[in-house]
Amino acid sequence: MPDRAKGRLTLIVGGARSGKSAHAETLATASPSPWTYIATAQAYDDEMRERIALHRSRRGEGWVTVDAPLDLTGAIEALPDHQPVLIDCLTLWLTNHMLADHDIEAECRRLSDVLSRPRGPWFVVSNEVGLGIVPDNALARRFRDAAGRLNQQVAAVADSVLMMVAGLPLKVK
Ligand SMILES: Nc1nc2c(ncn2[C@@H]2O[C@H](COP(=O)(O)OP(=O)(O)OP(=O)(O)O)[C@@H](O)[C@H]2O)c(=O)[nH]1
Repeated sequence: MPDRAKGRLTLIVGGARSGKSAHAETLATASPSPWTYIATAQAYDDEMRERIALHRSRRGEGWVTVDAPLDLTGAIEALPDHQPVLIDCLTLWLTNHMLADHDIEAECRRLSDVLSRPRGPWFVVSNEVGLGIVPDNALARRFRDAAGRLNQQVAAVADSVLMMVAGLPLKVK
């Protein structure tokens, strides 16, 4: 079966608590299990541990969780064919690479390259962080620009792009 026949990439962007993850889970579980959840978050404090625990209990059975705070490209390359996958989320992955002082351009290129060849229904969650005023510190400005560029790169190779607004999906592509 040609890759593209079953391979589809959907990008789901939105602000904090816009309902991105829940909507992406609904889309992914429309295909038969097993569903793979690739998490890029790392729990550094109790509040984050609590958030992650809530996500895990909401997902329930049928999900396989893979942690990929940095090597997201490697985790995607290792995925089996024809299975629904949710990648949550690109902005935390970008944060992890920025904090590690890695080559952001090269990492984003590698990631969008592997995402351009989906081998299943793949759903990628990312934050839209650029809607507010220009941040007054340089790191935040660099992050905002890199996140916007990464979203553009992934949107360009995605079959569909949704923007979550107050829990509702708006079709962008
Ligand atoms: N390490 C790890 N992280 C997880 C797991 N489940 C969820 N997460 C992380 O939880 C993060 C989402 O947290 P939220 O704060 O609920 O998301 P949000 O962007 O504010 O809200 P929504 O737009 O409503 O999804 C994602 O970045 C995931 O990587 C897990 O099992 N393990």
